[in-house]
Amino acid sequence: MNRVEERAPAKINLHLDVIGRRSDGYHRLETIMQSISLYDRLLVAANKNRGDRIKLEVRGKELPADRDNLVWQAASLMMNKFAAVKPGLEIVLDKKIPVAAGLAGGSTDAAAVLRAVNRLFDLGLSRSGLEKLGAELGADVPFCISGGTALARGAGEKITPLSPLLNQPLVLVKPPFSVSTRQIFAEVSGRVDREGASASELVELIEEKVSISWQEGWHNALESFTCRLYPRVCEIKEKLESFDPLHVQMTGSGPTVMAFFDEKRRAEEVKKTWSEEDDEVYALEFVK
Ligand SMILES: C[C@](O)(CO)[C@H](O)COP(=O)(O)OP(=O)(O)OC[C@H]1O[C@@H](n2ccc(N)nc2=O)[C@H](O)[C@@H]1O
Ligand SMILES: Nc1ncnc2c1ncn2[C@@H]1O[C@H](COP(=O)(O)OP(=O)(O)OP(=O)(O)O)[C@@H](O)[C@H]1O
Repeated sequence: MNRVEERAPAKINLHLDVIGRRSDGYHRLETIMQSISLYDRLLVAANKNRGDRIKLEVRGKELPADRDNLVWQAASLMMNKFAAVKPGLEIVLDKKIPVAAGLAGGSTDAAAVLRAVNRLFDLGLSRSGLEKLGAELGADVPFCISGGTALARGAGEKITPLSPLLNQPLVLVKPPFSVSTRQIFAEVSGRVDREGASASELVELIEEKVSISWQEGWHNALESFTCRLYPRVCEIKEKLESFDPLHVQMTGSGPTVMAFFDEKRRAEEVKKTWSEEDDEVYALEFVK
């Protein structure tokens, strides 16, 4: 085997509490994450002719194809840590997930590179070994190693896998601007008083039922901070509410807003009728 392909799903935050700040400035979170059916694709090949070099090609979106790309950083990390990864790496990233959207696009690509290199060179790294490496690249990377449904704590890197949830159709609306995660956490700057249930209460409930009943107080503590800087996020929330969904919420640090429905058909109707042409709209579902 000298070439492997990995699918890299986007993630959403079903719930996010900010419970404090570490001395290094990172915020301590409790967040329930879920993989969804929107994918980037990574092709990773060992290229024996390129010495220890990394060659990256990005298709689909305008992104740097050098060390500023998390894919490059993940490849470089593996080459530095493991002598077996000696030949050059040739990587193609086919980018579909909106960038800086709260969907962990870069993190899921980086996680896919770690998995691909592990397979390609038979490194035998376990899930937790890959998660530890992932934590060196970004707070969302450890979750993206195995995806599915999970509780994340610490700065996001301490992962507890949860039972897969029953599928829940959803619509994502991404307005035509990006949000910097760093900028939003700078606004937060400490603990945020909790609204609704705690992540651990919600985990208990979903482990019992394997599904979500949205009355229980699902909430993203970053939402009000992002809405203050980008009021359009709250306008999208209001507009999505008019379609009578089960629940509406922002994901990650935004600006993407999600609306959950009990039927796929309803999510597809919203996608079809959404009138703001500059927004990207997706009808999707949960994946394991
Ligand atoms: C908001 C979430 O998407 C929720 O899943 C993640 O916590 C963000 O994860 P990420 O994009 O992988 O974040 P990183 O690339 O590690 O961090 C970007 C910046 O956000 C801030 N940051 C991030 C995560 C965290 N727990 N506390 C923070 O304060 C830091 O200033 C950091 O420099
Ligand atoms: N492979 C990549 N895909 C997307 N963005 C990347 C990648 N590599 C580096 N970046 C940079 O990372 C920044 C964040 O992009 P990303 O799409 O990961 O954000 P996000 O979806 O908000 O992440 P999160 O939900 O983890 O906060 C962008 O400014 C982008 O230029």
